[in-house]
Amino acid sequence: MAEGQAARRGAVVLLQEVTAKGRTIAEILSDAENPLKELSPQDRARAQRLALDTLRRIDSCDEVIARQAERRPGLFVLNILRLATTELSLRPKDAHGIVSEAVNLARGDDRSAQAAGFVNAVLRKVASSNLRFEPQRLPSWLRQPLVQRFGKAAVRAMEEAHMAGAPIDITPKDPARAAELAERLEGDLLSTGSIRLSAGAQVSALPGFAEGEWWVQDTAAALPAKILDVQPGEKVLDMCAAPGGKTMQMAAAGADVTALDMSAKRMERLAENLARTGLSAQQVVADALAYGVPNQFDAVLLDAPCSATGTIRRHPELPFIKDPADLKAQSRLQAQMIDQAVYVLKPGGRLVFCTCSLLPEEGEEQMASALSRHKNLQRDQKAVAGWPGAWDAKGGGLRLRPDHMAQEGGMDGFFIAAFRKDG
Ligand SMILES: C[S@@+](CC[C@H](N)C(=O)[O-])C[C@H]1O[C@@H](n2cnc3c(N)ncnc32)[C@H](O)[C@@H]1O
Repeated sequence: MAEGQAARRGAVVLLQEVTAKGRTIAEILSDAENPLKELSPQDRARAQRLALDTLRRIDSCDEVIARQAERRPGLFVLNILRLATTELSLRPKDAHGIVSEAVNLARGDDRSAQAAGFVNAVLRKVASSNLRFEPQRLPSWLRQPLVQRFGKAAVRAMEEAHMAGAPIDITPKDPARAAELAERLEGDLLSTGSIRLSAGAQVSALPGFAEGEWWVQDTAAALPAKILDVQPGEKVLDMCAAPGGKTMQMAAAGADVTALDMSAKRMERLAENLARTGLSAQQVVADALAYGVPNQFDAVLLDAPCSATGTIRRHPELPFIKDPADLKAQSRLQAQMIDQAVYVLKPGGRLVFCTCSLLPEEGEEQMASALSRHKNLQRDQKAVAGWPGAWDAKGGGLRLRPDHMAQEGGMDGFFIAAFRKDG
């Protein structure tokens, strides 16, 4: 098989699973039947990168293909064309090789063998078209509320950030050694305290990974635990904990952490992460809505399940596989979780609520409605002070967006609110 062909085949299989079945890449790869499991680590990484690059441009690819094709191809053939069109847009100088590898790919599968000539003809025309793609527009169910809240220019900037993808950030187990670790890993120490690695790093092979000196965590995702600022010995509940990024931050700070999550499978990953980093926490698999007794915890971190629309840079398939009809139920669950968090907090205790969502109904609106439901709950603006003013959310809390820190490579979208229960 020609160099790169295994990775291309893997990329088309991923695209097929996403577009035919509406599954996320993460779900596909965590399957026992992971379709990339036979590939070398390099080819696996390359297949994923190609699939993600294609998903970030899928609308533009479809437009170009529709202009050049006389008929609409079946989905598998279309995915071969989408992949090759993406590659042509990124590496136009390699057009000859890209077209011939796409034709070979088509020949090698029963679903596309008969269309090999068609693939060749379409891609030759695509290769000579203008392939400078604009950032992909979000679907209207997501774009509309974001434009309403943040304005058109901001949404455009977010779409640009989605197109650019995301770097790898890591959180050091010992924040005091961040500068030294950044140097060792040849990364950049960000003003937030995270270390940003150069693109293409193979994480598990880097110094300090096996020894558990750090873990991968987007810089925005590392902020909620910093804001909760747990102290040694404090009794803390991480209410939706798996796979454990925030549990590890709080355990590393010396708190007595209870890590709770409803998913036993995800809790296995949390246990592995704790074992690798040599940190400890009580691990509970349970429904957060039915866990705990009143006045039990000094602090609660609630990283609630959400639309994950703040992570589109890493998961470009989300906008078109998410069902907006699920949003209402999810936002109701978030409110119930906040109520339960307030219930288990001691008087005077602190709560940080966050979601990796861009949608106000999973962020700003949750904060306002929590304050109106709980008269014994106050905003804790001091806790969220000290970050760039552009991150302040209207009405309190922090609104982090993918177009923030653009010069340094962006950040995931998050909403973070800090509260204190009356003493
Ligand atoms: C955003 S993720 C948490 C990420 C985690 N805090 C971290 O930093 O690694 C949300 C989690 O909520 C969990 N979850 C969803 N519904 C739940 C419930 N009713 N009770 C407990 N956990 C729940 C999911 O299994 C998922 O692991």
